[in-house]
Amino acid sequence: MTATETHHFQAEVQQVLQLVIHSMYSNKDIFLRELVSNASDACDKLRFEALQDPGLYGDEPGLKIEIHADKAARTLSVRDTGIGMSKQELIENLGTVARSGTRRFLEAIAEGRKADLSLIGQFGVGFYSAFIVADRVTVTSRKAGASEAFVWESTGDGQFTVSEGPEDAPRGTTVTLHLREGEDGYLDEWKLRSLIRTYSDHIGFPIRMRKPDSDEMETVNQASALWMRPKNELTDSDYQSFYKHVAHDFGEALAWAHHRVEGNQNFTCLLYVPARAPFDFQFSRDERKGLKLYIKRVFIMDASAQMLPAYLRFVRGVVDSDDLPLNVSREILQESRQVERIKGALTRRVLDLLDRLARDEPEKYAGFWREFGATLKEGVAEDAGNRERVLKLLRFASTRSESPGQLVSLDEYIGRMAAGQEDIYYLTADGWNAARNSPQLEALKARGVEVLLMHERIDEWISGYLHEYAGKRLRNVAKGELDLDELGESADRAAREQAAKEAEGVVARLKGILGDAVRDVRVSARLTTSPSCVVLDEHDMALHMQRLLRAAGHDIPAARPILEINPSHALVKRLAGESDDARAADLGWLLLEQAQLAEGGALDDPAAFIARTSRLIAGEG
Ligand SMILES: Nc1ncnc2c1ncn2[C@@H]1O[C@H](COP(=O)(O)OP(=O)(O)OP(=O)(O)O)[C@@H](O)[C@H]1O
Repeated sequence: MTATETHHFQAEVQQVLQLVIHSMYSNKDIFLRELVSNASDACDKLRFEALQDPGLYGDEPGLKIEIHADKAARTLSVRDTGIGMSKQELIENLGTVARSGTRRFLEAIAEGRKADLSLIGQFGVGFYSAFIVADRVTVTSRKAGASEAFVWESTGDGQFTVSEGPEDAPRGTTVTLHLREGEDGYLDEWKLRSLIRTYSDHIGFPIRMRKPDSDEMETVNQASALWMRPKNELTDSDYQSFYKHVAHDFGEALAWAHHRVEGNQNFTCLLYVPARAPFDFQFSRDERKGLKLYIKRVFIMDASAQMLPAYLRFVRGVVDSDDLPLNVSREILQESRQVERIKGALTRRVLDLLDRLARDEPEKYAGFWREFGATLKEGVAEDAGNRERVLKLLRFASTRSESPGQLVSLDEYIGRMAAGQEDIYYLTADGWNAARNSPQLEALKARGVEVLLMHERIDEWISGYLHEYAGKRLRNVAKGELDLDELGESADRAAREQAAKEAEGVVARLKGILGDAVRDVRVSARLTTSPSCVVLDEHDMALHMQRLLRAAGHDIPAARPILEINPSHALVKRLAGESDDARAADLGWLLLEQAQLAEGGALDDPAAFIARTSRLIAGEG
């Protein structure tokens, strides 16, 4: 290639550039963190590839990063001796191939949620932050093992050029920023040093700068793997700044655990729980990232999916194994018994950390629960071996509180159970209002029994795995027969049996009216004020879940509900005494339809319901 080639930025990349260039963003310093982070990744990649082919180091064995400010030229450059980029890689990585996070980044910014430019690294488009302070960026790169270097250059206005680089270009990449007017502060060596100490001190490679008033270079960061340093040498702020680096998060970590584990598998881990969920968190169940696997200090790959169960996918950090083979592949990781053991140990460490947080810092734990509670809940289904431990960490809304906030633990619930109460009661429903106003709760409320209200989408699925906690049965109050005898209500039993006997006539009449629309009709122990409710058998799927799955195109056979009635309610009494069959039919269907509505359901035939109600009201008047 002799000529200079011109390429156009891919459309979404161009939008990111527009955003970066035109936003009035005050925290401009982040560009340095992003470029140093890319340089460090490039060194990691070379070290990894050189395991197979040590020749890649050529005559430069050192892996390092250099920062150079040129006051006369008004340029700032970040150079690394890492893996470098070929011509094709320069074109693709820096402009023509949008990364999966590009669109999400644009969406997050457009929605104006708590997103701002500082999150750019989270979305895999960190390089473009260079244009925050530069009006022209030049990238010179020579790939390890290659003889030619190439130069990428752009002013960020829709296109970039690629041309041949100098013959003597060193291995690796130099990113040179031609600073915008007014950005000369970034030529100040003291300012640069202080930024590096703040953001990049823990980078595992030396970051070198010229000594003041001299041509000699010196290392300005710690340049050692932070997780290998003894805990007592590390401050909270060391941990926090390393967190920002591994998690690409501008915010702080909520908590962390740093352990050296010795035994059957020897490894060091540093695990963080973020304070806030990252933006693309809900999308990333299948492309989980955030736990970096090192083997004997060499970065191997992101192994979150192999080393942590899906329900802990919010964890960020590093695991550094002494025992895994350096040539490990993703496929080997998936099948390795050693990895299974490390995964088991990491899972327990995270659960320990959450347990400690819940016990010692309940307010922080409440914050964690708001961000990641719905994710942690999946563990009840996913991790049978740790189910009891995960259950202990769950928090629920309850009939004892006036808000949908999930604050009650199972231990707290057990601690205040009513006298004679043996079981833990809960209800699943589609939303908090449907849950707290459910007729199913009436009898329990009347007896002062607390019921946990599970009102999130995931809860119905989870409830299939809720069997027992601390030796107590967990019971869904909307399913099966509700036996209140255990609540010391056996004195009432005779009265209820008597009521059921008296209601035999009206039950039979209702069965005749409703026919196949219901599985059964019976007298309820659940109701005190409502006339009726629908209940399911112990193993039926909740009605709102059935609706959800049907809406998503699944072929779910309609489960016929059981109708329970309250014989002391005026509506039921009216049905019992109604001599006109047509009006009795209206009343009967109304009892079923009202119960379905109260449960949050939609009616099969709303027009018929309206006609019925109108007839009855008009008949009354
Ligand atoms: N100094 C560098 N050396 C080698 N390759 C680089 C360098 N800087 C960037 N790249 C390449 O360009 C790609 C895009 O960089 P960018 O910072 O936009 O995203 P990223 O680094 O992949 O994302 P993240 O910040 O999430 O790691 C990188 O994945 C890498 O392949």
